[in-house]
Amino acid sequence: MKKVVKFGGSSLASAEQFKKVGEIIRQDSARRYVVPSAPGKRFSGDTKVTDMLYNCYAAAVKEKKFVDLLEQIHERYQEIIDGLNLDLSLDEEFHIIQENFSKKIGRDYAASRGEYLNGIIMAAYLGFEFIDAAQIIRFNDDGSFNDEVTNMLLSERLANMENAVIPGFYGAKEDGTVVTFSRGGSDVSGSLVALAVHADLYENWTDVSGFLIADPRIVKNPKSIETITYKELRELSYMGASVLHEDAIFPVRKAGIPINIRNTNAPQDKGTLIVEGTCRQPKYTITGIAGTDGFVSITIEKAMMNSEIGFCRKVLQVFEENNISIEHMPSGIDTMTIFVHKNEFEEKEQRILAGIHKAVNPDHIELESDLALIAVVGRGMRSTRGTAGRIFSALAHAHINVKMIDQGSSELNIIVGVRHDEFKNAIRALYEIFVLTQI
Ligand SMILES: Nc1ncnc2c1ncn2[C@@H]1O[C@H](COP(=O)(O)OP(=O)(O)O)[C@@H](O)[C@H]1O
Ligand SMILES: N[C@@H](CC(=O)OP(=O)(O)O)C(=O)O
Repeated sequence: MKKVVKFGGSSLASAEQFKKVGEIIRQDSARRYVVPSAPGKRFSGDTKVTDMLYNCYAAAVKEKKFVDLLEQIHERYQEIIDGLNLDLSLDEEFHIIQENFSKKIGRDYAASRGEYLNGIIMAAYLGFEFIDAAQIIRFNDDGSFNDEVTNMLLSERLANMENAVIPGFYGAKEDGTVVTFSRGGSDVSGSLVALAVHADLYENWTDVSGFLIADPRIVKNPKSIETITYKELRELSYMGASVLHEDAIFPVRKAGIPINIRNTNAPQDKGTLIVEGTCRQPKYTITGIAGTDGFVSITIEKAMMNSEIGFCRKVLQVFEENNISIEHMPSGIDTMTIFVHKNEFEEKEQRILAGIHKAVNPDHIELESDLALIAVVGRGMRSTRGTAGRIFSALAHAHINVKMIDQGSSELNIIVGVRHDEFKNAIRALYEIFVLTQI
């Protein structure tokens, strides 16, 4: 039995948390490969080390004083080292980091030091070998990720290794330039290691007892999901359930390795098992609810639009030419609506509107901003009649105006668009009808 264990920043924020992690690893000899994140928040309002590093590097780039900021980061690590009674000094490492910051070596390098240093501490604490991820996680010259070379390097390096600590979040190009994944990317590193060593299980340890039916910052004490399929999870993570990075799913899914989300602060809880397929019926009609805000809708109206061949293509081409991705596209007889991310769309707005006018000469274009999209996801929805009706009635009951509803063709999800200020209430109303009243 071989397990890869990834610990998130919340699990490694202090010496106290490190001790819990040590206990978890020592309890099961199958937990052979450890992927740590950088120290996260110790309390609400605290700053993650990754963010401290970004700020520190930004100061270095502007040629402002950054040494004090770097010293604060050093102190955070020193506190952990002291709390664990380790005979370890990071002085030399910080000296190198300071020199590299002065040389403005790169923002990704700066951020990656969070995981790199935590990995060194973790390896010393566990007595495992430390492997710098820059040697085995490979990015191409254009900055894209190289899965084939990474898998080869990782499997070769780990083949005869009983135990190892591989820091998450970063890798490097062939010339050694450090590159990070996007935020939360240690989950991806863990998944890559699991694939390379043919792990039986990828355990992802965090500060919640598994994937919860809804975001705990919105719904009070949401119930956790026992078993979820990769497909359902993909829908939920894409829509903002941030517990697992969406790119972490592909590598392990391909190899049929299940992921178990566990809680470092409650290791007795079973957490959530993420699997390819299951005969287990979910407890409720829905498996989960997730949402994100910050969308804009562009509604294009034109009489007889449906009979105009190529209409949609011409509109979509305008977005493509402006390099904007489209999230949803519900349509009526004489209207089509396109949902896009506000932050991508805003600065290109006028160019896109002019482009649409030129391409299809519409009767009218209407924009609405500050919209949120909510996904209600569940493999059980396919076999249950009336799910959409229940969504509508729950939202109507809560006096929430539904701007859009879109049922995915897989019948695995229903997406609802609401106004930003009604976003949280909408999620609560949906949780209540599907989970609390359990009808
Ligand atoms: N559906 C959900 N289930 C569980 N946690 C969620 C969900 N949606 C959002 N979260 C948030 O995700 C957090 C865990 O992810 P993250 O902050 O990346 O943890 P870590 O630092 O352990 O990697 C939880 O503390 C919780 O606030
Ligand atoms: N430390 C990085 C990468 C990461 O995955 O962290 P965490 O496991 O704490 O989400 C970040 O903050 O984005």
